[in-house]
Amino acid sequence: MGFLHSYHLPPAIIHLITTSPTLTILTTLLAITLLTRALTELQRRHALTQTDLPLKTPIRIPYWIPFVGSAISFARDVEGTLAKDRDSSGDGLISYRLGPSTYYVINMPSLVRQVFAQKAAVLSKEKILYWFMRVAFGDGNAARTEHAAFHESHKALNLMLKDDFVTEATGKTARAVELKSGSLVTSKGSEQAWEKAGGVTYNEDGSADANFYGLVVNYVGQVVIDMLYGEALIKNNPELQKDLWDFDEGVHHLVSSLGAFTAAGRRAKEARRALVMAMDGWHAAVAAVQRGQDPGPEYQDLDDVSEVMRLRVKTWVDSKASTKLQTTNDVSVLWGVNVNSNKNIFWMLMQIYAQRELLSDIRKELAAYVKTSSTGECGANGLPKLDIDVDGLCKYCPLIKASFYETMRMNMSGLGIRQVNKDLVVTESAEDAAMFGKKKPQSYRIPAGSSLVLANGTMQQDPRIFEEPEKFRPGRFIEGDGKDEPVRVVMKNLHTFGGGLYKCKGRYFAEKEVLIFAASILMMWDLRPADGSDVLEIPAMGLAGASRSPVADVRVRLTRRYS
Ligand code: HEM
Repeated sequence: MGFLHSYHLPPAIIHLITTSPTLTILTTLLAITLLTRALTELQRRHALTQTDLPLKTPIRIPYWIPFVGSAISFARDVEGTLAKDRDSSGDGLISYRLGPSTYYVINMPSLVRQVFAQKAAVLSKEKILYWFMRVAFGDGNAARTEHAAFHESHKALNLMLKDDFVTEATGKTARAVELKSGSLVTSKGSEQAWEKAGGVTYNEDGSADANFYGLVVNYVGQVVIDMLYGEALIKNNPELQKDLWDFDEGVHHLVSSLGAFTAAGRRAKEARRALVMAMDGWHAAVAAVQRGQDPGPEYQDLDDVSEVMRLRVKTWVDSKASTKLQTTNDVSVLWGVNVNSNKNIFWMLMQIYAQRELLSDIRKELAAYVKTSSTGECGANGLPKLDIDVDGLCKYCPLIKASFYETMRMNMSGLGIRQVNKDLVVTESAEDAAMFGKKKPQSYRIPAGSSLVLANGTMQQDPRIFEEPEKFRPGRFIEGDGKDEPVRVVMKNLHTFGGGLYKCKGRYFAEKEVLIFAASILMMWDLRPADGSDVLEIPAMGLAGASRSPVADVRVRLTRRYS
């Protein structure tokens, strides 16, 4: 303690410090906290004055604790924090300190477009993907260490963007839905797997009650998983979808490292283990067939596996990928294929059934393209069959398509994260600057080594970008009056499929898929609350992060429109 004496501190303070080290530590921490807050506030005020500079220092959101930065506010409420700080800055870009890194958050459409236009040498997602594969899918860093094999299999997914895949996948899905939509709910004794998952009970008048979220996501999952992986995958793993949705419920916990401490996290880990085993067995069987060997008794019939999934298996084998890499990646694709489409179909149906006028208008536009079989042919279980004209549905039914976009705008969140590999300057457009009430557009330099975040969910709820964002208004995506200008449905500033190099590879199929499922259910079924009340309440949404689940499922009564 000799050094303290040489600075001639008052004897009382020296006494306190030497007799109470705990108090000293606490006081020092308090001083550091106050100083950090004061310094970061000064930085913010300095940046706020730069309203006339063409190149502005991004506003750094002040924080209290060094090395922690704004992490606590983010853990509490990501979207609330982003929206509050965006509004107090008035800028299209703000920055945060989170742990050892600096994050630049984009809140303006013109800046988003510039991000999507960058090459991988400038902005990439590699490290984020490696991190996500490790924490969410437990790949033990396989994607990082076997990056060549990882990238080859990732490239094989490009096939999903090709016309051949979209036509095959859409056609198969439509044909399956034509037969199965009448069996969304059946009757006691002939329950389908999705009815069990949806807790369906049957009423004397022929209607049935169901947990609608569970029913819809499992029904869509069954059709699409069968279409991509072949029917044998679910047949041999009847719990596959239960595991998939258990994993989905807890994936937030895995990502936030709470996984080991919460029941949802532990359930998600257990489900992930089962999914890995299922994908291992399926892969081994498909690979055996490709080598000309017997796939074993469980997988005798693999003729219905889609081309894209066959190619993925071949790519894994050719690149000598480890089982860990193959299985964890195959689980991630299985999840990605289902998590967004299936949930959006649920939310979209809830919104449309809840608004009678919208429901009636949508049924009118669908009538020519989605109808009961003209030949009187029956579907599964002798129940009515539909004829779906996919081309007509996707081209000439603007209201249902716009309802899909509006559903994604309201339901999806998620942050698009990129690592910055080279310094980058982005510039606000004059239009966006005016929309944010700025005197003039400004540019920002984002330094290499930092991370860039697209605040999609926050932008989708920004009233300057989407007027009255809390209202479900599909019309906001429809352009043209059909007289002077043709009617077009345009996503405008909505980027729920991501963008640039990493844009969703399933997007062409997904758009058609969602319309096929939603249209067929809307035409085949009436829906109201199971308690007999008149108003269908939209359930509250769960945690942010890609597509959300409802906080609690909603019990509905389904009545067949055709028999
Ligand atoms: C409403 C439905 C869907 C939405 C909103 C959606 C959205 C997304 C988003 C936001 C990404 C990440 C993009 C980025 O990082 O910038 C993504 C990636 C991907 N999606 Fe989708 N998706 C949907 C359905 C599907 C379907 C049905 C499939 C497959 C059949 C699919 C296959 C993929 C694949 C393979 C990737 C990885 C792309 C890559 O890393 O290069 N998606 N999707």
